Amino acid sequence: TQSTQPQRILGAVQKNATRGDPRSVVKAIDQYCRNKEWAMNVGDEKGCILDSVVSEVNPSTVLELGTYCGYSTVRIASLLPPNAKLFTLEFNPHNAVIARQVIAWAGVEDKVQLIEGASGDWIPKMKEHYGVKTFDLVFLDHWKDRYLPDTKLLEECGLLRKGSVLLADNVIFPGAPEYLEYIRGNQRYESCFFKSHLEYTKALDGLEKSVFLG
Ligand SMILES: Cn1cnc(CNC(=O)c2cc(-c3ccc(F)cc3)cc(O)c2O)c1
Ligand SMILES: [Mg+2]
Repeated sequence: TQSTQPQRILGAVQKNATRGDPRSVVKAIDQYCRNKEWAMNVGDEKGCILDSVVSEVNPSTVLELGTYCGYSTVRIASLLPPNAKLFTLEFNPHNAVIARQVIAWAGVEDKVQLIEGASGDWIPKMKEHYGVKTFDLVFLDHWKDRYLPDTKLLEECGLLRKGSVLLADNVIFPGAPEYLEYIRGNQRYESCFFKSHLEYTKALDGLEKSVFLG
Protein backbone atom coordinates (compact mmCIF):
# COMPACT_ATOMS: atom_id res chain seq x y z
CA THR A 1 0.00 0.00 0.00
CA GLN A 2 1.06 3.55 -0.66
CA SER A 3 2.91 5.44 2.07
CA THR A 4 2.00 9.00 3.02
CA GLN A 5 4.41 11.94 2.99
CA PRO A 6 4.46 12.13 6.81
CA GLN A 7 5.31 8.40 6.94
CA ARG A 8 8.17 8.95 4.48
CA ILE A 9 9.47 11.87 6.56
CA LEU A 10 9.38 9.68 9.71
CA GLY A 11 11.25 6.98 7.77
CA ALA A 12 13.98 9.46 6.81
CA VAL A 13 14.31 10.46 10.49
CA GLN A 14 14.53 6.85 11.71
CA LYS A 15 17.06 6.03 8.97
CA ASN A 16 19.31 9.12 9.14
CA ALA A 17 18.93 10.77 12.56
CA THR A 18 20.42 9.73 15.91
CA ARG A 19 17.92 8.94 18.67
CA GLY A 20 17.96 11.69 21.32
CA ASP A 21 19.68 14.20 19.05
CA PRO A 22 17.16 16.90 18.02
CA ARG A 23 19.56 18.68 15.67
CA SER A 24 20.15 15.45 13.70
CA VAL A 25 16.36 15.04 13.37
CA VAL A 26 16.03 18.58 11.99
CA LYS A 27 18.94 17.95 9.59
CA ALA A 28 17.50 14.61 8.40
CA ILE A 29 14.12 16.18 7.60
CA ASP A 30 15.69 19.14 5.80
CA GLN A 31 17.91 16.88 3.70
CA TYR A 32 14.96 14.64 2.80
CA CYS A 33 12.68 17.55 1.87
CA ARG A 34 15.37 19.37 -0.11
CA ASN A 35 16.60 16.32 -2.02
CA LYS A 36 13.61 13.95 -2.24
CA GLU A 37 10.25 15.65 -1.80
CA TRP A 38 9.17 19.14 -0.79
CA ALA A 39 7.16 19.38 2.42
CA MET A 40 5.67 22.31 4.36
CA ASN A 41 8.14 22.36 7.26
CA VAL A 42 9.33 25.84 8.20
CA GLY A 43 12.72 24.69 6.86
CA ASP A 44 16.28 25.67 7.69
CA GLU A 45 16.41 29.28 6.46
CA LYS A 46 13.28 30.44 8.28
CA GLY A 47 14.16 27.91 10.99
CA CYS A 48 17.29 29.88 11.86
CA ILE A 49 15.14 33.00 12.33
CA LEU A 50 12.77 30.93 14.50
CA ASP A 51 15.76 29.73 16.55
CA SER A 52 16.96 33.30 17.14
CA VAL A 53 13.51 34.45 18.28
CA VAL A 54 13.14 31.44 20.62
CA SER A 55 16.59 32.09 22.10
CA GLU A 56 15.84 35.82 22.54
CA VAL A 57 12.45 35.19 24.22
CA ASN A 58 13.76 32.23 26.27
CA PRO A 59 10.15 31.18 26.89
CA SER A 60 8.75 29.06 29.73
CA THR A 61 5.46 28.42 27.92
CA VAL A 62 5.15 28.13 24.14
CA LEU A 63 2.13 27.51 21.89
CA GLU A 64 2.67 26.14 18.38
CA LEU A 65 -0.32 26.14 16.03
CA GLY A 66 0.20 23.50 13.33
CA THR A 67 2.50 20.61 14.23
CA TYR A 68 2.52 18.77 10.88
CA CYS A 69 5.39 16.23 11.32
CA GLY A 70 6.96 17.95 14.31
CA TYR A 71 9.91 19.62 12.56
CA SER A 72 9.48 23.04 14.20
CA THR A 73 8.25 21.37 17.40
CA VAL A 74 11.64 19.62 17.70
CA ARG A 75 13.48 22.78 16.63
CA ILE A 76 11.82 24.88 19.32
CA ALA A 77 11.89 22.22 22.07
CA SER A 78 15.64 21.71 21.62
CA LEU A 79 16.19 25.35 22.61
CA LEU A 80 13.90 25.46 25.67
CA PRO A 81 15.16 25.68 29.28
CA PRO A 82 14.65 22.56 31.51
CA ASN A 83 11.15 23.15 32.95
CA ALA A 84 9.73 24.91 29.90
CA LYS A 85 6.67 23.50 28.11
CA LEU A 86 5.72 23.55 24.42
CA PHE A 87 2.03 22.95 23.59
CA THR A 88 1.51 22.08 19.94
CA LEU A 89 -1.91 21.79 18.28
CA GLU A 90 -2.50 19.57 15.25
CA PHE A 91 -5.88 19.14 13.56
CA ASN A 92 -4.98 16.13 11.40
CA PRO A 93 -4.85 12.86 13.42
CA HIS A 94 -2.46 11.17 10.98
CA ASN A 95 -0.01 14.05 11.20
CA ALA A 96 -0.26 13.81 15.01
CA VAL A 97 0.58 10.08 14.96
CA ILE A 98 3.73 10.78 12.95
CA ALA A 99 4.72 13.89 14.89
CA ARG A 100 4.59 12.00 18.21
CA GLN A 101 7.14 9.53 16.83
CA VAL A 102 9.41 12.27 15.45
CA ILE A 103 9.25 14.11 18.80
CA ALA A 104 10.05 10.86 20.65
CA TRP A 105 12.97 10.05 18.30
CA ALA A 106 14.42 13.50 19.02
CA GLY A 107 14.05 12.82 22.77
CA VAL A 108 12.15 16.03 23.51
CA GLU A 109 8.82 14.47 24.52
CA ASP A 110 9.20 15.67 28.13
CA LYS A 111 8.99 19.29 26.96
CA VAL A 112 6.16 18.77 24.46
CA GLN A 113 2.40 18.39 24.89
CA LEU A 114 0.88 17.52 21.50
CA ILE A 115 -2.87 18.21 21.40
CA GLU A 116 -5.01 16.75 18.62
CA GLY A 117 -7.89 18.96 17.61
CA ALA A 118 -8.97 22.33 16.26
CA SER A 119 -7.15 25.42 17.55
CA GLY A 120 -10.44 27.28 17.83
CA ASP A 121 -11.78 24.60 20.17
CA TRP A 122 -8.65 24.13 22.28
CA ILE A 123 -7.35 27.68 22.82
CA PRO A 124 -10.30 28.53 25.14
CA LYS A 125 -9.56 25.37 27.16
CA MET A 126 -5.80 25.78 27.70
CA LYS A 127 -6.14 27.45 31.09
CA GLU A 128 -8.57 24.97 32.67
CA HIS A 129 -7.14 21.83 30.99
CA TYR A 130 -3.41 22.47 31.20
CA GLY A 131 -3.10 25.20 33.83
CA VAL A 132 -1.59 27.60 31.32
CA LYS A 133 -1.49 31.21 32.57
CA THR A 134 -0.12 33.04 29.52
CA PHE A 135 2.06 32.13 26.54
CA ASP A 136 5.50 33.74 26.27
CA LEU A 137 5.76 32.73 22.61
CA VAL A 138 3.19 31.67 19.99
CA PHE A 139 4.36 30.18 16.66
CA LEU A 140 1.57 30.38 14.05
CA ASP A 141 2.06 27.84 11.27
CA HIS A 142 -1.38 26.29 10.76
CA TRP A 143 -4.13 27.15 8.29
CA LYS A 144 -3.41 30.69 7.17
CA ASP A 145 -7.05 31.79 7.46
CA ARG A 146 -6.97 30.78 11.14
CA TYR A 147 -4.09 33.12 12.10
CA LEU A 148 -6.38 36.11 12.70
CA PRO A 149 -9.33 34.45 14.46
CA ASP A 150 -6.98 32.47 16.71
CA THR A 151 -4.97 35.60 17.60
CA LYS A 152 -8.19 37.35 18.61
CA LEU A 153 -9.14 34.25 20.61
CA LEU A 154 -5.79 34.31 22.44
CA GLU A 155 -6.42 37.96 23.35
CA GLU A 156 -10.01 37.31 24.48
CA CYS A 157 -8.99 34.31 26.61
CA GLY A 158 -6.32 36.36 28.40
CA LEU A 159 -3.57 34.06 27.15
CA LEU A 160 -1.27 36.93 26.11
CA ARG A 161 0.64 39.13 28.54
CA LYS A 162 2.68 42.34 28.08
CA GLY A 163 5.71 41.12 26.12
CA SER A 164 4.21 37.93 24.66
CA VAL A 165 5.69 37.30 21.21
CA LEU A 166 3.73 36.05 18.20
CA LEU A 167 5.80 34.65 15.32
CA ALA A 168 3.85 33.86 12.15
CA ASP A 169 5.15 31.70 9.28
CA ASN A 170 4.14 32.16 5.61
CA VAL A 171 2.95 35.75 5.79
CA ILE A 172 4.04 36.16 2.15
CA PHE A 173 3.51 32.66 0.72
CA PRO A 174 0.84 31.23 0.93
CA GLY A 175 0.17 34.52 2.73
CA ALA A 176 -1.98 35.70 5.63
CA PRO A 177 -3.19 39.13 4.43
CA GLU A 178 -5.99 39.67 6.95
CA TYR A 179 -3.65 38.73 9.81
CA LEU A 180 -0.92 41.10 8.58
CA GLU A 181 -3.39 43.96 8.13
CA TYR A 182 -4.76 43.46 11.65
CA ILE A 183 -1.49 43.00 13.50
CA ARG A 184 0.41 45.81 11.72
CA GLY A 185 -2.47 48.27 12.18
CA ASN A 186 -3.03 47.42 15.85
CA GLN A 187 -1.49 49.76 18.46
CA ARG A 188 -1.40 46.89 20.95
CA TYR A 189 1.30 45.14 18.87
CA GLU A 190 4.81 46.11 17.80
CA SER A 191 5.58 44.14 14.62
CA CYS A 192 8.55 43.51 12.37
CA PHE A 193 9.00 41.42 9.23
CA PHE A 194 11.87 38.96 8.70
CA LYS A 195 12.32 38.53 4.96
CA SER A 196 13.23 34.99 3.93
CA HIS A 197 12.22 32.31 1.43
CA LEU A 198 9.61 29.58 1.24
CA GLU A 199 11.12 26.39 2.66
CA TYR A 200 13.42 24.56 0.21
CA THR A 201 12.67 27.05 -2.60
CA LYS A 202 13.71 30.46 -3.95
CA ALA A 203 10.19 31.87 -3.59
CA LEU A 204 9.87 34.90 -1.35
CA ASP A 205 8.37 34.36 2.09
CA GLY A 206 8.99 35.56 5.62
CA LEU A 207 8.07 35.59 9.27
CA GLU A 208 6.18 38.36 11.07
CA LYS A 209 7.21 38.88 14.68
CA SER A 210 4.74 40.79 16.85
CA VAL A 211 5.16 41.75 20.51
CA PHE A 212 1.92 42.17 22.47
CA LEU A 213 2.08 45.44 24.42
CA GLY A 214 -0.76 44.59 26.84
C1 LIG B 1 -3.12 20.50 5.93
N1 LIG B 1 -2.32 21.40 6.70
C2 LIG B 1 -1.67 21.09 7.82
N2 LIG B 1 -1.02 22.20 8.26
C3 LIG B 1 -1.31 23.19 7.41
C4 LIG B 1 -0.84 24.60 7.55
N3 LIG B 1 0.36 24.93 6.81
C5 LIG B 1 0.28 25.23 5.52
O1 LIG B 1 -0.79 25.16 4.93
C6 LIG B 1 1.53 25.62 4.77
C7 LIG B 1 1.51 25.60 3.38
C8 LIG B 1 2.66 25.93 2.64
C9 LIG B 1 2.62 25.89 1.16
C10 LIG B 1 1.75 25.05 0.49
C11 LIG B 1 1.73 25.01 -0.89
C12 LIG B 1 2.61 25.80 -1.62
F1 LIG B 1 2.60 25.77 -2.98
C13 LIG B 1 3.46 26.65 -0.97
C14 LIG B 1 3.47 26.70 0.42
C15 LIG B 1 3.84 26.29 3.31
C16 LIG B 1 3.85 26.33 4.71
O2 LIG B 1 4.99 26.68 5.38
C17 LIG B 1 2.71 26.01 5.44
O3 LIG B 1 2.78 26.09 6.80
C18 LIG B 1 -2.10 22.71 6.40
MG1 LIG C 1 4.59 27.13 7.37
